[in-house]
Amino acid sequence: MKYLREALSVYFIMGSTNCRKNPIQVLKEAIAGGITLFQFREKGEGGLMGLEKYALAKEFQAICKKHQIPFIVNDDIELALEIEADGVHIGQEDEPVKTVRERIGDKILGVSVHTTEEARIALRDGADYFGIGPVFPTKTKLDARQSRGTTLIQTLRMEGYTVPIVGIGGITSENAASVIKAGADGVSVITAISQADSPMVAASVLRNIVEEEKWSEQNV
Ligand SMILES: Cc1ncc(COP(=O)(O)OP(=O)(O)O)c(N)n1
Ligand SMILES: Cc1nc(C(=O)O)sc1CCOP(=O)(O)O
Ligand SMILES: [Mg+2]
Repeated sequence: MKYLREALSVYFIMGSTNCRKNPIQVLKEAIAGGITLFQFREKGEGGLMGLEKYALAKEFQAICKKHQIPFIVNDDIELALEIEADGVHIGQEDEPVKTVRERIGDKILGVSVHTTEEARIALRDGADYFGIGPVFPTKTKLDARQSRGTTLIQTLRMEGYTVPIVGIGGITSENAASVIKAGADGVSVITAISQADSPMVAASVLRNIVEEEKWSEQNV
């Protein structure tokens, strides 16, 4: 994808269990506020399965398509292929990067990395972007690792990695700028948008922060 770096700016992730309001409404508001990429992450206790999961994925995908927001599926390669999603995101505990790349062809492939060695291997095996986290403590992902700030993002940039990167985990409007300053191309959030009183305002605030920080970096 030609504009992946820009598309990563405000990367909203959500499943049906992440919202207080109707998830369809939350996604529409988030799009109105200016999210640039969406990941369907339906997992954990109470998460939909089977046909219900499929139906929600299709509904989310149709909304994203209407607004030209790329639609990424978390973990579930079968689903991504079946509905012709724009891409998938996988972690170190999921199917190997190499196999997933072979299965999805030129769809977007995001990979979670936690060390420079994982980064080297993910890039070699076909990752298009890295998700790095948790940058800050998060309650959303129960099996998340210890939060380690922006250290790995900075290290990879210092080592010359130019691959698109998003920070994830506990990111809010208070700390988003520090993630971009560290070298990320965007911020990936669940709670900051899905639990906001106004997902539209929350998305818009994050978008402004990220764009401003990227713009000021280009002009130093
Ligand atoms: C953008 C982004 N970054 C990281 C993750 C986490 O992926 P993973 O480690 O596979 O954990 P789960 O999300 O599957 O619980 C992500 N989903 N998106
Ligand atoms: C899905 C996910 N992955 C993480 C990682 O560290 O890889 S942290 C996380 C949860 C992010 O949710 P919130 O914005 O609510 O903190
Ligand atoms: Mg995963």
